Amino acid sequence: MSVVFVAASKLPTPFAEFTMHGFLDEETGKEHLALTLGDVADGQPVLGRLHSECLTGDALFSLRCDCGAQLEAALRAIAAEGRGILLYLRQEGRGIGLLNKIRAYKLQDSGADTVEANEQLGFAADLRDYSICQPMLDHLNVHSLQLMTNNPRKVKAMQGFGVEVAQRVPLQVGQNPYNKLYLATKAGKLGHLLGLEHQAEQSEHES
Ligand SMILES: Nc1nc2c(ncn2[C@@H]2O[C@H](COP(=O)(O)OP(=O)(O)OP(=O)(O)O)[C@@H](O)[C@H]2O)c(=O)[nH]1
Ligand SMILES: [Zn+2]
Repeated sequence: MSVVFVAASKLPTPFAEFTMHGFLDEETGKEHLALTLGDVADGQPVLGRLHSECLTGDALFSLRCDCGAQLEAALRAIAAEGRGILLYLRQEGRGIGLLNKIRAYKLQDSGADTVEANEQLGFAADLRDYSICQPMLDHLNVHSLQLMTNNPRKVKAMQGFGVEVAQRVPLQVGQNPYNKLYLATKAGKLGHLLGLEHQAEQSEHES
């Protein structure tokens, strides 16, 4: 695996003072981050989040998705626990990149759902590869997670390379009128555990 540790520093935030660990994927040139709080290398399950980059949601307050709210909720939860880890993975747009995500949003503006838009552009619905997490977690000696996610693929991916998921912790925040169809599509077509499976069909009929 080509992901190597580069440097670590303090990262004070409104929620806690995290340690920020920087990694480089030498194959792709992508720079990934881990934020940790407390002793995560003590062998006990660690409250954790694998957060895929969403510039629009994480930094620009977009209401098209739930990413910004999930990022903040995860950091707050780790701060409340006094211990935890957040991997910030540079897999923008479920792996298609920012500019293609804008192309996909344009198609969604004309009625496609998030999966159809990816497919119309010639991409699979979700191109993310979570194997980059393994060297990061290994470096930090984290082998068991209480994983904050609604995405069963993340749980499976961790188990696939030997990271125990001691618990899945639902992270259902940031729902709003603009992301209703997006979240319903994630539940209906991508298998996210949001309790919205039936709303996908309803929203499709409404629109
Ligand atoms: N291609 C595409 N990507 C999107 C769209 N909306 C959001 N994204 C991306 O979807 C990803 C969401 O990442 P996460 O929140 O980590 O993962 P998740 O699969 O939603 O699972 P959770 O752990 O339950 O949040 C980010 O990379 C966003 O940039 C969209 O309409 N099209
Ligand atoms: Zn987002």
